[in-house]
Amino acid sequence: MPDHKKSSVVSAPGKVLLAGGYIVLDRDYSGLVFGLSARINVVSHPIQPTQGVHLTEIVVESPQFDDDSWVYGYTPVGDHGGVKVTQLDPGTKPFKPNHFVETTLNYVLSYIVSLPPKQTLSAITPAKFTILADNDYYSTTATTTFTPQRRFRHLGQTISKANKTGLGSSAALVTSLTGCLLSHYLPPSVFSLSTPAGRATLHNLSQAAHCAAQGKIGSGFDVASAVYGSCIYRRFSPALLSSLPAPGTKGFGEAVVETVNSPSWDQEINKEETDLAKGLKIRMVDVTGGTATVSMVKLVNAWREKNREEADGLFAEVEEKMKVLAGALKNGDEAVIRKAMGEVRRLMKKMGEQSGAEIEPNSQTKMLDELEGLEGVVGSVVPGAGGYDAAALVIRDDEGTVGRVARFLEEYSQREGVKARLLDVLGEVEGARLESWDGERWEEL
Ligand SMILES: Nc1ncnc2c1ncn2[C@@H]1O[C@H](COP(=O)(O)OP(=O)(O)O)[C@@H](O)[C@H]1O
Ligand SMILES: C[C@@](O)(CCOP(=O)(O)OP(=O)(O)O)CC(=O)O
Repeated sequence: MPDHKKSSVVSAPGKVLLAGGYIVLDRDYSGLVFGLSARINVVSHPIQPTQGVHLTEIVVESPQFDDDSWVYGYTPVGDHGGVKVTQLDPGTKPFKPNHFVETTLNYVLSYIVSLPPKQTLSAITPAKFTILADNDYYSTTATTTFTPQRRFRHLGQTISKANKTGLGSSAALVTSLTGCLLSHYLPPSVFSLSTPAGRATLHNLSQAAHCAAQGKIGSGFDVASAVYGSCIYRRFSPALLSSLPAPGTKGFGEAVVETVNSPSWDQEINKEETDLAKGLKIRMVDVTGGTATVSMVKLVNAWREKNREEADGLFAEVEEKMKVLAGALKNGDEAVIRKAMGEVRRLMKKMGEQSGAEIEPNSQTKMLDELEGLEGVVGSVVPGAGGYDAAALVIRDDEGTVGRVARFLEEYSQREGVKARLLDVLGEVEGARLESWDGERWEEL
């Protein structure tokens, strides 16, 4: 039996960027993001030598998916290089890499062993990390309908084949795995999620690992909300991460510590001005069909380049309405929420029309307009980058409204030949947290 006294459980929420898509990529502007009640949890267990596992192994498993466990060996890298993990061939199963997991291990283990006073590799002991994602991250498939009550449903397929609902799984995963590794290997005097310094470490290290795994430096709003929950977010300067050497090369470990602990991090996380008044809920609608965020960002950037003055005017207006919306969500003024969300929609639709990116396509306009006509629906937007795949709603917190929205989406799906459904997930304000070990809760699978 694993020793639960030595286990840590860290969870991080998914995200919804209610207002501020595209503008938040530029440090001159900020965006309004909420965390979501759908969390990714990571549970650590020391591996007992009696299990016959090789002494320098770390196992990461995601038991909701077929064949998804990854075994890594770890070795020190000379010249302040930190630690490099290498995926070991499990022999019995197909060999599949998980780039997000592997990159996070390289960054976090290198950070831990390179912290001053220099820790040695003996700080890292063999352990297993289990990933448990709340059900709303993935769309249901026929194979899963028989086990609807499970908190962490088995998806009956591999991660690469699962249909994601766009709640930000990679950011929540990188953040919860980073938090769990730090909590598992470092004493509370060096890392604690409950101190502002600990949260800043979690944020900076998760951003670094997530950007490296993604192969691009986005605005980072998804990692910021995974760490801090709801906030008005102003991004960090991308230059902070531009000169890190690659994992496994000399100087990497030292550079990760220097970068993560640097006083130059300049993101702004304003939590004071974000909350959700009692009586209101943020709900997500999943619409089947995908959008490629990267190409939409390229279109908006190209348009802005050519039409700087007009674009900057529009960006400033979006930011202004975003702030009005944040204030109204906090104090519960429905009329102001409705108006501000309407303005955000109008401005984002215009941005799309001007740039050629389908930010609020006509099919979404139709669905949102009809949703806003339902009693109890206060406002709606296409969240994040927009596109065809999601909608976010602010609704009154009563059963009547939830039922009306769910019934409408069913009828609308049939009528319009799409698949739109209300997710169970709710907007929430809390970010990453240390979960208590309460026995069976983490042992369902
Ligand atoms: N539950 C999970 N278990 C293991 N890895 C996961 C899990 N969820 C996400 N990931 C990692 O994140 C990647 C998905 O990232 P990405 O395509 O950016 O999706 P998203 O838009 O949801 O962040 C997966 O390929 C996998 O590497
Ligand atoms: C365009 C953006 O400003 C917002 C994208 O928001 P989404 O919530 O659509 O993000 P993905 O889940 O990564 O597709 C890009 C950014 O801020 O990085």
